[in-house]
Amino acid sequence: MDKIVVRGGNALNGEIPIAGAKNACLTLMPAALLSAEPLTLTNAPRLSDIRTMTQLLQSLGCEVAALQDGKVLAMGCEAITNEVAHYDIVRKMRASILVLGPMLARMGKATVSLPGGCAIGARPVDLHLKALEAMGAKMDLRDGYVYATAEGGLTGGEYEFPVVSVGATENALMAATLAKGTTVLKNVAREPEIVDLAECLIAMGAKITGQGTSTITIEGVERLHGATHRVVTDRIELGTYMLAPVMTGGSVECLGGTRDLVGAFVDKLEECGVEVEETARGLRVTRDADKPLKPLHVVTEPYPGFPTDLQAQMMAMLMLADGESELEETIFENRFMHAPELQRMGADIRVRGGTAHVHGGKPLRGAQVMATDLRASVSLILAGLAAEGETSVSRVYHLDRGYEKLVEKLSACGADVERVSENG
Ligand SMILES: CC(=O)N[C@H]1[C@@H](OP(=O)(O)OP(=O)(O)OC[C@H]2O[C@@H](n3ccc(=O)[nH]c3=O)[C@H](O)[C@@H]2O)O[C@H](CO)[C@@H](O)[C@@H]1O
Ligand SMILES: C=C(OP(=O)(O)O)C(=O)O
Repeated sequence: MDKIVVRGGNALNGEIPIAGAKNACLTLMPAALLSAEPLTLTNAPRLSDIRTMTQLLQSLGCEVAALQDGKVLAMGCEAITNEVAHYDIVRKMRASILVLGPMLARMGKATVSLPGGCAIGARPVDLHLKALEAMGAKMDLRDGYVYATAEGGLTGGEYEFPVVSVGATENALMAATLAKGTTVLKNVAREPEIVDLAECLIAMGAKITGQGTSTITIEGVERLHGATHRVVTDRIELGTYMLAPVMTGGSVECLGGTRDLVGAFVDKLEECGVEVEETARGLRVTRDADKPLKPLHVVTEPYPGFPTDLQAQMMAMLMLADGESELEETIFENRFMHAPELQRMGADIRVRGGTAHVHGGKPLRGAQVMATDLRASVSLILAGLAAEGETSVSRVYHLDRGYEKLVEKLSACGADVERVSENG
């Protein structure tokens, strides 16, 4: 197994290209199941999660070709030849549940393994099922699988989500495109990935209004056709690399970034004294390493609030702030696993319930640390950039789920970072 070794202390200067969004691509790919005609995605990120979704779609009978070194995904689902999404693939990635809505809409039946919990929390899928039930689907849960049926097809319905769920909104939105009649989804997620999905579905012939607001209305159509769609910029990769020069001092331009993708996050950076400038090509972040960072109070919320997927990275930054910061995690109940690892590097962090208190300003020293989940692992890399000496991060397969060419991108700006085989 590989590990990433970071030797801290170098200021970062330069530019970093930001990839297409993992979390958009993982919902755009299942949309290919909705049509017999091809769906092509450009600006796809090259990540292990995308390869897992590729395998899942292929197991259902789709053709998926990764062109131009993986940046273009050409998908064709003339017929779904297998109605079962098996545990062996689904267990690797929770986003696999996103095939349920499209399969059900296209075939009137689908059997999908329950994805189970994961390190960051229990993550149930009850809302995905309830929204589909509101469109007439029958759900039977047995042997760890969801057996979903909609004899005669789905019918339009109304559903108000009791809590905002990104994945459940996506599943319901995709399913409703082929339902008979009109579906109204209330209290839906407003994430840029939802808007991106809606735009792709519209390009395929779907009739959707309200994406990006709390209510989405979908008028079902008989069939969807082929389309080509560009995957939206990854706002979480963007936020992560925006923090790199903050950790070390320096100035980095994140190419393809826009303020509207990361508004709440940029507000917090500015509040603590970091300079963020919109340029013609992206967002430039500049920090004078001698200027102290102010502590912050951050609460994670659904979009447009501060994203939970940037909470771990923000914690790494707040270790450098002058005083006590508070990070409240309201989305997932177990998303502070990076805290004990960051403590191994000298951080003073106390977690009480859903709140982490970060006492900034303690000297950071390199250490051997372990990645526990995707965003936790990148927070350790960010901390390593600021720490004295060498940090080695093991279990980097977590990182490969969400960050393509991480070593290359950071090295190009002057970081001393390499990937080494754990055996040698
Ligand atoms: C592939 C993908 O896009 N993943 C993102 C997606 O995950 P995901 O779509 O799984 O997250 P949700 O928005 O659904 O989860 C939000 C909250 O709702 C709860 N919930 C969700 C569904 C459900 O049926 N029942 C229920 O109770 C969850 O446990 C959680 O507490 O949004 C999360 C929140 O922004 C991000 O951290 C993930 O990176
Ligand atoms: C939690 C994440 O992904 P997933 O929902 O696929 O686990 C993430 O992208 O940070």
